[in-house]
Amino acid sequence: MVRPYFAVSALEGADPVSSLLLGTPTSPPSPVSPPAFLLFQCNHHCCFCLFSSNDLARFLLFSQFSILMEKSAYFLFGGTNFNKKKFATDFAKFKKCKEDDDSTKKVSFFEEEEEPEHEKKAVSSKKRKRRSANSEPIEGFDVFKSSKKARGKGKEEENTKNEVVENPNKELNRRMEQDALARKQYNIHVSGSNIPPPLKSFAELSSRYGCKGFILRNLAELGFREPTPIQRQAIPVLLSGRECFACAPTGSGKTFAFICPMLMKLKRPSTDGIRAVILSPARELAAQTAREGKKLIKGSEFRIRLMTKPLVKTADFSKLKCDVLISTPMRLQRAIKAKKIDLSKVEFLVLDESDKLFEQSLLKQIDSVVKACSNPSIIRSLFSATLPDSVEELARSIMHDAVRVIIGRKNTASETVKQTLVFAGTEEGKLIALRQRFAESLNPPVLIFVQSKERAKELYDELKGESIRVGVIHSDLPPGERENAVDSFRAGETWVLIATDVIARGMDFKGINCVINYDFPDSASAYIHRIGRSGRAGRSGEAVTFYTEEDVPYLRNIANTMTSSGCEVPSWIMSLKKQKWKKHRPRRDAIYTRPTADEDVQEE
Ligand SMILES: Nc1ncnc2c1ncn2[C@@H]1O[C@H](COP(=O)(O)OP(=O)(O)OP(=O)(O)O)[C@@H](O)[C@H]1O
Repeated sequence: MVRPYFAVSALEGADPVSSLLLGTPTSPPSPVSPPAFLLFQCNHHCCFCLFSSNDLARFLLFSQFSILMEKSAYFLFGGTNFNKKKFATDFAKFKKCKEDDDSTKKVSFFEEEEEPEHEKKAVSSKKRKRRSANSEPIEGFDVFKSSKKARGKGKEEENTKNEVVENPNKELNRRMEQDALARKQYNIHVSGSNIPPPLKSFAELSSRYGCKGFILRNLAELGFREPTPIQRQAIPVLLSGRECFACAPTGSGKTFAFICPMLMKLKRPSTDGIRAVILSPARELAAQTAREGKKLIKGSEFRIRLMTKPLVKTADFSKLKCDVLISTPMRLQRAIKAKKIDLSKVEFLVLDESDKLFEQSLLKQIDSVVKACSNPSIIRSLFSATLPDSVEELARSIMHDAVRVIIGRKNTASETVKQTLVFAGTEEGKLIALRQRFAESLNPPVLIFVQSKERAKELYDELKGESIRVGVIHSDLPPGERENAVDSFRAGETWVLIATDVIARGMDFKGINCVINYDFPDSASAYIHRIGRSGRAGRSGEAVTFYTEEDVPYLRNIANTMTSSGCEVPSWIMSLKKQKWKKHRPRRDAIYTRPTADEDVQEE
C-alpha cells in the first residue's frame, strides 16, 4: 500500500533527490520522478513538493461517503410519490405556474422530476419489485414474463440480448457526447481521467448529489438561477472526491465553486476540529470569502471562521467550534508555529488565487500549512483567474490525479470590460489626465491602482483636498483602517478608492464602473486581476491604463491580453517586440502638482 508522502521546502542549492527523501516515504515515487524534477525547474530558489496518494484510504472514505449519502438521500426523498395521472389537471396547473413564476423558478432546485441517482440506488429490492409490478411492462425488460412467452419470442429475444450488450457502450457514448456538447456550450475545457459531467442546473446538486436543502435555499435566496461555467464543472469534480486546479475569468463565481462542494462533502457540522481550510493571499479577500461562505450556511449549524489577529493570539483552537477556517497564509502559519492549531483532520484545502500563493514570498508559509494538513485523504484544489504554466506544473506535481478545468482561454481578461490605453507622457501628465477625466465625467465607484504604498499615500494627499470623496488602502495601514477603507467604498461613502495591488485580487465590489491603472501594472496577470474588479458576474465595466515612455516596452504584454478579450489595440503596439516575463516596477517621479514648502521658499 502506498503511504502518504510529504517532502517539503528544500532551500536553494539543495539536492532535489535528498529533499524528496525528507518525507521518508514507505514507498516513495522514484527519486528522480518527473514531478520533483519539474518543481526544481520552476522554482529557482525553493522547491516545494508533496505527494499524497493513499488510494485505498481515499477509496474507503469515498465508499463510506457514498453509503451515507445514499442513506440520507433516501430519508430526504423517500415516500413522496405524486400521482400525475390522477391529478392531471392540478399537475398541469402546477407546471404552468412553475413556468410562469420567476420566484418559483428560484426554489425550483428542489423540484427535479428526475429521480436522484443515489436514490435510485438506495431503493430496496422489495420496493423495486413492488414498483415493477405496478409499472407498465416495458418491452424487452419485463423479467416477470413467462418463460413460455419468452421462448415464443425467438428472434426478438436474440435482438434484445444484443441490445443489452450494446447498450452500455451506446449509452456511455451518448452521455459522453452530451457532456462534450455541454462543455462546448459553456466554454469549459477539461483534462484528466473520468471527469464527471458538468451540472445542467443547481437542481442537479440535489438530484445527482443529494445536496442539503439549506444550501439550495441559500443559493436561491442569493438570486442565483443557474451555475456559472466554472461552477458547472468544478462542483461535480470536487464532489466526486477529485483534486482540481481551475482557471476561470475574474468575477465568474469561483468562490461558490469551491465553497459549495466543500460544505456538501462535510455533510454535517462537527465538534471534532477544523475540517476545511481556505487560504487567501490577502486579509480583505479572506474576510470577503468568509462573508460569502456564511451566506451559504444560513439555516445550518455549520461554522465558518475567519482567522483574525485576536483569534491567533487568544483562541483555544482545541475548543473552538469551527468547520471551515479561512485565513491568510501568514496568520495560519503563526498559529501552526505556536502549536496552537491542529489541522490533521482537515479534509479540504483550497488555495484561492493559487498563483499568488505560490509566489516565492509566500511559499514557505504555504508549505507549512500543507504539511500541517496531514490527513492522507485530503482533497486539495487550486483556483485562480490566472494560471501560469509554472504554477500549473507545480500543481500537477503536488496533486493526486487532479482534474484541470479551464473556462475560456487561460490567462485572459474578462470580456465584459472595455479596455483602453492612454499615453500620459510624464508623471505630471497622469495627474492632469486623471483630473480631466474626473472633471468630464466621474462615474463612481472608481478604483485607482498605483504601484506602491508610497505612491498610494502621495496620490491620496493630492486628491483628498478636492471635492471628490476619496479613500486609500495599502499595507502600511493598520487592519482597522484597511477594513474601514473597504467598508466605506462598499457603502458608497467614498467614490474613489486608491489602492495598491493588496486588493487587486478577488475583491468583489459590486458594480465598479471604472478601474484606472494610474501606474502601469507590473505583469499581465496583475493587469487581468486589477481590471477584473470591474465587469463582474456578467456586468459591463471599463478599464483605463495610463502609460508613460518607460512603460512602452511592456505595452505589448498587456496588448496581447486586451486583444484576446476582444479589445482593439493600435497596430504599432502589436508590432512591438514581446518582453520576457519580468516584473515591471520602474522608479517613478513623486506624485505632486502643488508646490512643496521648499519651492514656496524659493519662489518668495
Ligand atoms: N451562479 C451565480 N449566479 C449569479 N451570480 C453569481 C453566481 N455565482 C457567483 N455569483 C456572483 O458573482 C460575483 C463574482 O463571484 P466571485 O467573487 O466568486 O468571482 P471570482 O471568479 O472568484 O472572481 P476573482 O477571480 O476576481 O476572484 C459575486 O458577486 C457572486 O455573488
